[in-house]
Amino acid sequence: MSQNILIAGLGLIGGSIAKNLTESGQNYTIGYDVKKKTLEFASSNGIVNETSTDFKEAVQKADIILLAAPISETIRLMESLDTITFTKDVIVTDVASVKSPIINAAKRLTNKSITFIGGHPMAGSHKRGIEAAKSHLFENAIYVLIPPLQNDEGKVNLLKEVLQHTGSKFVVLRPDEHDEMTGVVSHFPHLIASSLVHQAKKWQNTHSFLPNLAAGGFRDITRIASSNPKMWQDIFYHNRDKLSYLLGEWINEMKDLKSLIDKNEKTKMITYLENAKNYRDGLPEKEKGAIPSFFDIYVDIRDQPGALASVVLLLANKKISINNIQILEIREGLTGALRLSFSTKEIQEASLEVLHNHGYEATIQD
Ligand SMILES: NC(=O)c1ccc[n+]([C@@H]2O[C@H](COP(=O)([O-])OP(=O)(O)OC[C@H]3O[C@@H](n4cnc5c(N)ncnc54)[C@H](O)[C@@H]3O)[C@@H](O)[C@H]2O)c1
Ligand SMILES: O=C(O)C(=O)C[C@]1(C(=O)O)C=C[C@@H](O)C=C1
Repeated sequence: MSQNILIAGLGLIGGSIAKNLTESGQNYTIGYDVKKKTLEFASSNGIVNETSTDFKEAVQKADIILLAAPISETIRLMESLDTITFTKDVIVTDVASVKSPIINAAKRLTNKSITFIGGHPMAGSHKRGIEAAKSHLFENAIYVLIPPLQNDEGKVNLLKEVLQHTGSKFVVLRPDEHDEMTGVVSHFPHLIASSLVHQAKKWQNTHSFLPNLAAGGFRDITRIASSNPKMWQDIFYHNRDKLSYLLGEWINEMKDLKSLIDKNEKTKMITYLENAKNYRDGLPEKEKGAIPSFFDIYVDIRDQPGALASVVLLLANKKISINNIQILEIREGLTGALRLSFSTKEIQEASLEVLHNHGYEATIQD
């Protein structure tokens, strides 16, 4: 049965879910946001079926309310929902990156019309706002659900049914284990990425040429340092106990590493790097999740005008769409590598064939 879904917070995540659910045509979507411009964008781009500037009025039309605001704002919205007299029962869910504070807020709800189901789609981007929303953002991504306190399988199944068009894979976790795991594979890496950027910025005072040497490796590991600072401060604050513990653990590990470097412990260092490589290589690559996976190919192209355009045009002529392009290293007058990312293995293989047929040196690397 078609549901009325209110999405409160139409940024990257709320906008992406709204876009997906509206495209599916199976349910009716209503968008609410504190920013008028966001609502105008959502309306003029057909991201929702209807927009509202009045939260309390909009919730009365909804069967399902999806809160997609920053964590602190999500808690405030939950508190506001608790004071509303509903004309029917509603499912309320959220997308916040830290779950314990949200489930603690759910425990404080006294409104009998509300069934609260925690949620967290494990995909995203360093971009923010509705302009960056993509309807396929959660395809194959893990979507964590925290069932309601008064376990209600029927309502959890209804929510899964509504969200299934996103292409996510649902898993049920407890809030604490969720926060510990996302602490390790999502929140803590953000701290480290920002700290690496600070280190580079500091050393630029000594070597002004330094940014020019920041090639693929530095850019790969620090991409997420370009994320929304306010959102990440909110995440760090709400998961501060786990992050403080992880930082302590990391500082000790760095001390051990320093000792391996200072004493030139060659064998131990190789083992350390090998263990990391084996674990990283063994991560589930063909799914999005903590580590998004792409189906990449590497193409050698010459540094000459139009070289990049020729590759893109060849693939476009075959109606192949590229998810991401990165120029890894092209030096004047020499060949260099281009990394093209595709969404499936089939498209990756088809692209490889097209490029080989036109004389390009292209490879798939593990
Ligand atoms: N960005 C990611 O990679 C990612 C991934 C998964 C989950 N999340 C979670 O999703 C939530 C939203 O993050 P985002 O990346 O979409 O941020 P965003 O900044 O792109 O969007 C947030 C939106 O919420 C709106 N908003 C703020 N306060 C509001 C309120 N009181 N009522 C209604 N709308 C309000 C803002 O105007 C904005 O449009 C956060 O809780 C975050 O933890 C983020
Ligand atoms: O891909 C990114 O840029 C993200 O930061 C996405 C990411 C992550 O850390 O993997 C960030 C926060 C979320 O709660 C879930 C996903």
